[in-house]
Amino acid sequence: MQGIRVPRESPAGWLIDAPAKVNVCLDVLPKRPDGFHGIRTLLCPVRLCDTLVVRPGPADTGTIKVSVRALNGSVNAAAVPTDDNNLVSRALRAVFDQVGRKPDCRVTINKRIPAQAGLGGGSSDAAAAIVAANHIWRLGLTDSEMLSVAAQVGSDVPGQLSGRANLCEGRGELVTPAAVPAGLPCVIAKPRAGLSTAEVFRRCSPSAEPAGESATGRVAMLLQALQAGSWRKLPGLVTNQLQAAAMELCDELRRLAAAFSQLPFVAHQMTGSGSAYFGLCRNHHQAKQAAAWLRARQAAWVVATCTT
Ligand SMILES: C[C@](O)(CO)[C@H](O)COP(=O)(O)OP(=O)(O)OC[C@H]1O[C@@H](n2ccc(N)nc2=O)[C@H](O)[C@@H]1O
Ligand SMILES: Nc1ncnc2c1ncn2[C@@H]1O[C@H](COP(=O)(O)OP(=O)(O)OP(=O)(O)O)[C@@H](O)[C@H]1O
Repeated sequence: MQGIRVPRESPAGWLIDAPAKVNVCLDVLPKRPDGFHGIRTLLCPVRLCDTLVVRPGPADTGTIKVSVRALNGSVNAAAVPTDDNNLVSRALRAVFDQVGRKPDCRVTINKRIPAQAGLGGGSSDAAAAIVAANHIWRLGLTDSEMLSVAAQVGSDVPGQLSGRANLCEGRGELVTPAAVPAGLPCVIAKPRAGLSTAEVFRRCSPSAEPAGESATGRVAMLLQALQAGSWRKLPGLVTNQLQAAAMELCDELRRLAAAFSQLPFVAHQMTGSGSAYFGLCRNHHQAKQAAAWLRARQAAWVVATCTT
């Protein structure tokens, strides 16, 4: 898989970064017979990341122990499960099941990405765990086998496997690499309140399937505008069809969007199912200034970062 990253060895164990993502565009299509909505989204990793430390045990006992450390004030470590509900545990079980082996490991998740934010933190941890396990235990899974394990764990996991930008379709599992330039500065802010992905999808009114060609054309235009730095074209192309539903559920998000509107972002919107909101900037100086302005006025967690 192009761009797949490998874990690095350290005295503490194997280290692998799990980047947060922003959805630079997100179309929601009607609900499918399996209960999931079709989506079409440009999923783009940013520098903000969790870091997993994976320590293999001596035997194949079937043990997975997960612990979580909060590395900033946006993360409530106590709210992240450490049992089999952690997406890292689920991913490791799925990956070892796939090859008929039993795991034996401890994983510490050093967390910088807030949960219930639409930043894909849990899914990215899961994606990183799949990549790390395949490398550390030499499981020999192919890219497409890893993608299929990822799809069993969650809709956002396949798109985060490569650590690169991807166009994700279907329920999220149909992944095509997308050439979003690295280093695009952005500011991400998260209100104190988080949002449940299932609840936001429930409230959303999906568009009837937009004509395939025009929808694909819009993603192509968005990519072209990002690559060429045609900032004026971006506002009509950077869209999120979950945003209206999320705003109905979260007053703080509406206030945050209003604050972003007062700043010279080239485009801004909610990421994923929220509640985090992001703005793209022309340069890092502008991103730092905007982040400082937002921090001073909003009861929100704010970070200046960039695409990777
Ligand atoms: C909004 C996005 O973040 C965009 O990247 C993703 O679509 C969400 O992906 P995710 O958090 O991995 O979502 P999952 O854990 O698979 O699903 C949580 C819940 O969201 C709803 N859901 C999710 C994905 C999807 N394509 N359609 C849905 O309707 C379903 O009710 C599902 O039970
Ligand atoms: N490794 C993990 N990190 C964070 N949350 C996890 C993890 N494993 C399970 N969870 C649970 O999943 C919930 C959603 O977490 P996540 O960080 O994926 O939020 P999200 O921003 O809504 O993600 P997405 O963009 O995929 O919708 C959390 O509230 C938590 O209970």
